[in-house]
Amino acid sequence: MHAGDSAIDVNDLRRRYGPAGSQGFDAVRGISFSVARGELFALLGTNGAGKTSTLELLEGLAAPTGGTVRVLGHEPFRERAKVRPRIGVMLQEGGFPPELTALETARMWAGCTSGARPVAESLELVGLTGRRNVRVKMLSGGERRRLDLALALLGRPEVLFLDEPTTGLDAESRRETWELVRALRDQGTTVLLTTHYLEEAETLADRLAIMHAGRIATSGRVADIVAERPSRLSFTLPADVRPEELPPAGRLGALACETAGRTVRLRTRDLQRTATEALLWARDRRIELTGLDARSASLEEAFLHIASALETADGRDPADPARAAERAGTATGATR
Ligand SMILES: Nc1ncnc2c1ncn2[C@@H]1O[C@H](COP(=O)(O)OP(=O)(O)OP(=O)(O)O)[C@@H](O)[C@H]1O
Repeated sequence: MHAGDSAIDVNDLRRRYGPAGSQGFDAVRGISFSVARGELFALLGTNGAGKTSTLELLEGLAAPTGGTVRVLGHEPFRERAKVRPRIGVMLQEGGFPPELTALETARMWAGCTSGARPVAESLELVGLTGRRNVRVKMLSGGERRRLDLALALLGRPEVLFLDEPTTGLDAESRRETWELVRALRDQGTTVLLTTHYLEEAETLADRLAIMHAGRIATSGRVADIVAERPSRLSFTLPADVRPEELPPAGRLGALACETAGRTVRLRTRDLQRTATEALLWARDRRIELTGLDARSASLEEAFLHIASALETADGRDPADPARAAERAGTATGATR
């Protein structure tokens, strides 16, 4: 990628909370990545990984403690006047005046936005036309998220920052938001989003980075990150067949074989071969395999693997129920 092609360039970026000169807390510990113009990039991470802290630096809401960040070729904090009109920002908490209606809120915002698109168009884009005369305090959490997105779109931004854009939305609204974000990307908007929903990143992102404890643990295209993880095949043997009777894992083209009672789990990089070998073995032995489940590696599996490997490296116990619940919330998008 040529330097001129990138909308966002982040190099060894750092952010420390606390008074200058104090020990403070390092929330972002030297991260680097680039986002090309027209690309959709997702920042994923465990809770407290530093996603919002990073996003705020990209949006120019705070100055970095170290390293550099460029958005559309400018430093977002020092050159805010150049960057702000060209970006759209959807924060985690909108903080709108509760007594104004959705329409009044959008009109007020449009008044501060140069070259704003018509307010009605923005509300229509996010499906809030029918709710335009409802006061903000009466909107549901999901509707407020969509109002926030409508405001971020008012200025027809070249770069759109979305901090957990679909948190609190029901499944249908989430899919509608995905379609909208994808359409914006297809029209050339660069999008950087943070999310707790792996499905969201898997569905939308051209590339993504997984953050943990202020660092990027891995980044790349979803397919490449997933390709590093093995696929799985599992089945249950009949009562009269012992797992030891199975051929060795290597003969089934598998990396490893685990058994629990009569249930067999194989990990493999060649799912088709392993499934074929296992089925041929069963056919030759006239054995019926029940609960047959062949599963390609997923982003969720890759994420859980990275999170638990890093926690082990941190000296934290990945089996700790609180940590496991936290990871599961991150991985499956359970409401927080
Ligand atoms: N103003 C602040 N002062 C001190 N520490 C902070 C402050 N804001 C955030 N932190 C800490 O910095 C770390 C990163 O927080 P951040 O909100 O960036 O993470 P995140 O990845 O967005 O998390 P989540 O997914 O839970 O929203 C956390 O440990 C958090 O407690």
